[in-house]
Amino acid sequence: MVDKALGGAGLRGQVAGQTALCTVGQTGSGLTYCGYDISELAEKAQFEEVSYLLSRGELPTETELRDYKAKLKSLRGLPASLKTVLEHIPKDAHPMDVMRTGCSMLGNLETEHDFSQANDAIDRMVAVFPSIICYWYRFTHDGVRIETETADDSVGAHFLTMLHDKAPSELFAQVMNVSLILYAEHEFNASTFTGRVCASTLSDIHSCVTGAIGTLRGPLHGGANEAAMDMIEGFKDADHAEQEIMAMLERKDKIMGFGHAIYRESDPRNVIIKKWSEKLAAEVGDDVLYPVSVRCEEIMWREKKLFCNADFFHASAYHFMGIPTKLFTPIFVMSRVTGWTAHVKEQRANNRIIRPSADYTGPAARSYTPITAR
Ligand SMILES: CC(=O)SCCNC(=O)CCNC(=O)[C@H](O)C(C)(C)COP(=O)(O)OP(=O)(O)OC[C@H]1O[C@@H](n2cnc3c(N)ncnc32)[C@H](O)[C@@H]1OP(=O)(O)O
Ligand SMILES: O=C([O-])CC(=O)C(=O)O
Repeated sequence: MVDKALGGAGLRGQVAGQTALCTVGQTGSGLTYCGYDISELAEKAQFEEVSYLLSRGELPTETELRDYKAKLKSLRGLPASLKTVLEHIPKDAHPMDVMRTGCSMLGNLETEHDFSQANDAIDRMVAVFPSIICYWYRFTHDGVRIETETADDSVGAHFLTMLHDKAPSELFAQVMNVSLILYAEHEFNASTFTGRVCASTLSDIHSCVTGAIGTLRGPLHGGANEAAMDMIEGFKDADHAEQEIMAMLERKDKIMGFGHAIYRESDPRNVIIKKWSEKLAAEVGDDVLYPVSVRCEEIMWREKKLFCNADFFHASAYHFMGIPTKLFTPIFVMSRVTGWTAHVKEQRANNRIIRPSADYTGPAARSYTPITAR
């Protein structure tokens, strides 16, 4: 007999290891990276400080941050053979598949042979992932081979400049910075757990990240920001959104961008990105998408006590900055690579191969039937 409770339980509530990197929902809603509260980081930090914190364990000094940012800036260039691979990926490929292939190809070209050099591989991925996605996107959609070494000082601004061929406004750069901080790390979520399982076999860091990208791609995880955008874009106004959401709930459809496996009251990242989405809506003169999003949030709470997770207001925020919907989840990758790789190092530092057991539910022992007798 299949135990449905076990099969459908998704390991929820089971402690699968230890981490010093992050706490999620310990008070029902909180989130900290290495002890720092997400609200404070999102308000005061640069993404590069958070990235440094996750890879080195402490926030950088002024000099360390300057050197770190200079290092990232020097690592943005794409090897010629990686450009060739990207140019051969079709225009209608999903950008998450491009990220997966890009990361995997990088692992062929710059293989991590020595775990003690992991930070070099990590810095390279943080620096070059925006170049990978923008190079492919602009080549296949606009027919141009972009320059990936821009003057921008931050990962977020670098991404927007390559995408739009011009430096972003201060507001857009600020929102990208906050967004990358919010998405950076989240304990044993599905993609990070994938990365840790891979790390536990003592595989290389690019394999760990490639697997994590594939896991993040799904709409129940990182892909929800794209799926939420597809949904809200179909609503003409807030009243139409209400009608449609009610019908979806009636049909027991999943509403993307709502609910969470761990948080029970709210996702602390939502209030932050929602505020920035509202600012952006005012900046670009939106009077549809933001009110639609707010109405969705109200209905879901009223009807189901389900709250927006990090992905929901990211959809409108990214849209207001002119980012194509299909690039939403790759931005998540550009950020979460910092968390994934910190977990890879943590796993390696105290490793035992991750290998749980399963309850067998198949047929009882039976003898082999010759093929002519079947
Ligand atoms: C950055 C991130 O990855 S955040 C997550 C992004 N994913 C999404 O936004 C996809 C939509 N959300 C979901 O599918 C789920 O809420 C998940 C995958 C995030 C969490 O799944 P679970 O831990 O299984 O959710 P949970 O146990 O809280 O579900 C409780 C009930 O609420 C329902 N529910 C949960 N989320 C939703 C939703 N978004 N829409 C409709 N119903 C939902 C579940 O179906 C379940 O109902 P049931 O008891 O009748 O089966
Ligand atoms: O923790 C989770 O299950 C999903 C999530 O919010 C994240 O990875 O940011």
